[in-house]
Amino acid sequence: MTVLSVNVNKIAVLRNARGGRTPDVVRAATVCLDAGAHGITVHPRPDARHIRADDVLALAALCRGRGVEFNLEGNPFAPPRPGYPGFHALCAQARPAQATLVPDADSQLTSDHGFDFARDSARLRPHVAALRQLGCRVSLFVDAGGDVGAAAGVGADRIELYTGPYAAAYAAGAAETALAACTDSARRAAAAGLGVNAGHDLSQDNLAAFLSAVPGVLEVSIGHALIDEALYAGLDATVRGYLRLLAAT
Ligand SMILES: CC(=O)[C@@H](O)[C@H](O)COP(=O)(O)O
Ligand SMILES: NCC(=O)COP(=O)(O)O
Repeated sequence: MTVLSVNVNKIAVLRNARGGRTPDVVRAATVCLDAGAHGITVHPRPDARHIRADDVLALAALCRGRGVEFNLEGNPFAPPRPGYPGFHALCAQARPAQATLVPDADSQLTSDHGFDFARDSARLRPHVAALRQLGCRVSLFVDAGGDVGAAAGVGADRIELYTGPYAAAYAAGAAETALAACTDSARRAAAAGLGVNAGHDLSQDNLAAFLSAVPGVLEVSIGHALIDEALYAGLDATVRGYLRLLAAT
């Protein structure tokens, strides 16, 4: 079965809007884990727009204590700055079970593309090796249809398929081509010995169709839509809804 890692970035967006301590990201993550979520994901951005370094450490401790996966996402090439020690330093402190590398620039509103392996492979390799040395499983954010096999060449354990284009196509009622690209990429990744994760803009609307078509997805990380749905249904009920859906696909 595909496991669910809940991304709690959006809880920190709301907290930071008032500059106080609520809503509390650790409390929200605890509710998700109590509901049965298999892990927690965060993607701290160097500009600290939501998750901060102290949140990362608190969530890492929570996940360690609960014996569940903590998945930390970030750009290994982003330089340290006040409040953000750099991705490797953060991983060295938090020791996430999984480090997901994402090639985002600060100017991006959200993640919107995977690695360009023709350009990035040589400089990715030492970062991947250093993270594996810390004991992290390493996953690389990739575009469906891209050179996913190259992720194996840089030493990664998994890829995370960027599902934003699939979600947009699904919403437009024309998901076939995007789904075929994801399916083909998942097959090529598996043939290269890589595990397959998926994420971005997945929701209770589009998840079943995705998992029915794309073989062997080990983990989905879901945040934005899940928190949206939870505003109406509650966090516990929403996580349980995803888990029912995953159990049925
Ligand atoms: C890699 C990925 O798709 C997610 O981490 C997504 O980027 C969430 O980040 P934001 O919550 O900052 O949009
Ligand atoms: N890796 C994807 C993720 O963590 C959540 O993305 P989204 O559901 O917030 O779009």
